[in-house]
Amino acid sequence: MTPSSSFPTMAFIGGGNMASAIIGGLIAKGMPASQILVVEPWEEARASLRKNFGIVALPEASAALASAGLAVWAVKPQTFKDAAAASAEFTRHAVHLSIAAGITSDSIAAWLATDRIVRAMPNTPALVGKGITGLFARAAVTTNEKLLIEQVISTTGQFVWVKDESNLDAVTAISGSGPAYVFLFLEAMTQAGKDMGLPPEQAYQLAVATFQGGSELAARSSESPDVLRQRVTSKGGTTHAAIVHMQEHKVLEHFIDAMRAAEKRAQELAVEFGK
Ligand SMILES: NC(=O)c1ccc[n+]([C@@H]2O[C@H](COP(=O)([O-])OP(=O)(O)OC[C@H]3O[C@@H](n4cnc5c(N)ncnc54)[C@H](O)[C@@H]3O)[C@@H](O)[C@H]2O)c1
Ligand code: PRO
Repeated sequence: MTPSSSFPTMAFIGGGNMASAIIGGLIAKGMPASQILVVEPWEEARASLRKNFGIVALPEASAALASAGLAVWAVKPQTFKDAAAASAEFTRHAVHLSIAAGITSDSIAAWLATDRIVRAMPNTPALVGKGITGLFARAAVTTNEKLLIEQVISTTGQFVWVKDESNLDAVTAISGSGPAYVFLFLEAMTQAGKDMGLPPEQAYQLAVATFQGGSELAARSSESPDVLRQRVTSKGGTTHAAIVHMQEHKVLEHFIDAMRAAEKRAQELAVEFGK
């Protein structure tokens, strides 16, 4: 479904990277700019929101927010509580969508004095319509409100609903932070190609196309990544040499540990900034 004039006005609290990705998706799918308001204290960010999307960007919360049926909380976990204190009185009638990592819906419910809260964990490929978002709704959120949020999020890519709110920390560790892991691997593959004598731009092109192609193949295949991997791995060949090296150095185990560290950090953010 395409967002249209039947959509409620949306208020974004925080107009940084992720808010811009979601707003960009909404505008690209036909949401009228006049139905989007943003509260963004940073002048430069407000100027780019106005320039890129033609939306109204306010330096601070005001009664203008009262027209919003959906409030999207796109501030850092560290600033959520202060932002909530400034905006809560104006967003009382809205359903709330938080994209902040870690901060639990119990904290948000206490700060905003409402239970109509959905938490989302998107990722930056949302910028090109290839994002994936984990969603969790509190019991007070109606089916229609969930559908509205699905329509908003689907302008940025795929979504999945998780059963338990704590699952969002795993979503954060895997797909929320995940693009950074992909970019890190792209850097490593580009560096390796350079070290082996390839021009850097060619090494980068090879690395990016390999991630795109490998992901597309996995997405379209009915076979497991394990089987797909074995098809690349000739007996006594080059891939085997690389995989054995990774196994000997426990690369996979360390990579899994890294995602556990991200999950743990999400849990810590909830405690540090959720009070
Ligand atoms: N960037 C990602 O990959 C990503 C992915 C998923 C979720 N998130 C979550 O999204 C949230 C925003 O992340 P981001 O990367 O867009 O950060 P960002 O720094 O780009 O954006 C946050 C914006 O909030 C503004 N802000 C600060 N105080 C404010 C206040 N009191 N009221 C309104 N706005 C205020 C800042 O000026 C800034 O522009 C975070 O909670 C993060 O956990 C980020
Ligand atoms: N970026 C945010 C962070 O690093 C949340 C997931 C991606 O905390």
